[in-house]
Amino acid sequence: MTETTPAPTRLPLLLDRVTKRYGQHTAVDDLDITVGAGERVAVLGRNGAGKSTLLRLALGLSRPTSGHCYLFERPPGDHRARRRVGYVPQASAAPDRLRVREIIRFVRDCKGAAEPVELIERLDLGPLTNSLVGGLSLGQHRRLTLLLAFLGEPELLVLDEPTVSLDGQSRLAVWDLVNEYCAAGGTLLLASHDFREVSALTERVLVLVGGRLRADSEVTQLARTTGVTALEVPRTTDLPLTDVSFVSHQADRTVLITRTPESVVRRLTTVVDGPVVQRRPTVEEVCLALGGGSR
Ligand SMILES: Nc1ncnc2c1ncn2[C@@H]1O[C@H](COP(=O)(O)OP(=O)(O)OP(=O)(O)O)[C@@H](O)[C@H]1O
Repeated sequence: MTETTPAPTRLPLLLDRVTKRYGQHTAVDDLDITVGAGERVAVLGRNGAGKSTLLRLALGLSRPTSGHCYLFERPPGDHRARRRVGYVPQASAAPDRLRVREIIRFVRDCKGAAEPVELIERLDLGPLTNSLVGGLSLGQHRRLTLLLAFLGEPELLVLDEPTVSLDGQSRLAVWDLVNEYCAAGGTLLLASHDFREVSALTERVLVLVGGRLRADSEVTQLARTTGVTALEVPRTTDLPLTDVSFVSHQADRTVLITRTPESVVRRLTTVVDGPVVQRRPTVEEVCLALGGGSR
């Protein structure tokens, strides 16, 4: 009998009825989530909604109170699964007393990676390789953490607010790198409050509200699956707001987000001087309607 090599396991992430409690507080509640190879998934929600907790559970950095997590079809603490992941945590713990080139060399050796000459250049870390990690600015530190996550050709990239504190140029450089990574087949799980980042990098969104999954949808299907609609009227401050989830007054118009557009339009037409325009809501507007932030 010939021995066959088992096919490499490909399902990057599976959460099966996962709940995490801290004392009386439920941080994430009964989550069922599957992330397939090559998917680009954003985790959205207000402060404290459970995004970082979800990411940490998925990576085995926190243990569920109940339910099960699988990383590449293994327990997430298994080193064979962990080595296939690049992670940018919200707060990086790189040792302050190492120099940038030393920490790069250390992580590179651990992951068996080549010298990341191009990454160093694209993340503009060349002039900093002799600097102490403890002396880096917030944005420089973030760029170093991103570089370390990309080392070793990860199959899954888990990014927790990766571009917070980056200047505009650095943010675009990171978005380019992440998009190239995804175009080459990489899988992305991104927690972010930046809706431009979400639309630049991801195709599917998970919306957490108070630790519960309120939406899990392709971006293009989000309005349909959640039943949320945006209405625009000329700027008016005194409007009937029954059945309106969120209202935003802008320079020249007022935007109302609702799940029952027909009745809201009927009420608006009696008080608004001008057309009521119905349109597809943005991802941010859907989040606002569901209670998942932001603004
Ligand atoms: N180690 C911990 N001990 C106690 N409570 C915790 C702990 N970690 C998280 N929590 C609580 O769990 C909830 C979810 O926190 P989490 O950090 O996952 O939120 P988040 O969505 O990432 O928020 P943010 O957008 O502010 O980063 C919060 O109420 C938080 O206070």
